[in-house]
Amino acid sequence: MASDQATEPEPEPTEDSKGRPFMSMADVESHNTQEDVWMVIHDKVYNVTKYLDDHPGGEEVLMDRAGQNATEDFEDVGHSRDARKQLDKFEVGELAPSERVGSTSKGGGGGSGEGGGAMPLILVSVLVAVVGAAYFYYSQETAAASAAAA
Ligand code: HEM
Repeated sequence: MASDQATEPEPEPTEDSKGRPFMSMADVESHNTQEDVWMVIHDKVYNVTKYLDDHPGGEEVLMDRAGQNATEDFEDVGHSRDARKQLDKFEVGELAPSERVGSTSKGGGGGSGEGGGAMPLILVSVLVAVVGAAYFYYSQETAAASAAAA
């Protein structure tokens, strides 16, 4: 009659936020033919079969990622907001939490945040070089002048 209810483990969720059973990468991988194409983008599963003909980037790039995780490719292209909105139409499910690969970061396109910071550094270097050269010539001339005066 001891109360041991405190140790009861949380049940693993088996459904996504829309009540659909979670999917695995194995589920996605089996849909990799021209007649049946699924892919994963940001841990959601999309059936893009009907979009092959309409995709502005062409059918080939989609087929290249058929049955796979296409998150990186999707982000690398820098798809527009409109393109992202279209994704919803093709969503068929979500990957189970254990199947996710941590690719949920939004925004993508990382890597080139710098660029603006380098310019002042170049200007300072040029300035130092010019002042150094001017000092060098000045000291040469004064040395020559004092030698001539002697
Ligand atoms: C269901 C998923 C996808 C949707 C809804 C979608 C939608 C679009 C749309 C609307 C465009 C026109 C440009 C824009 O609005 O950004 C586009 C262009 C493009 N997409 Fe996708 N796309 C998807 C997946 C992919 C994937 C997985 C790849 C790469 C493997 C890809 C590669 C491209 C390329 C190369 C272009 C052409 C970019 C250009 O010419 O400037 N797309 N896509």
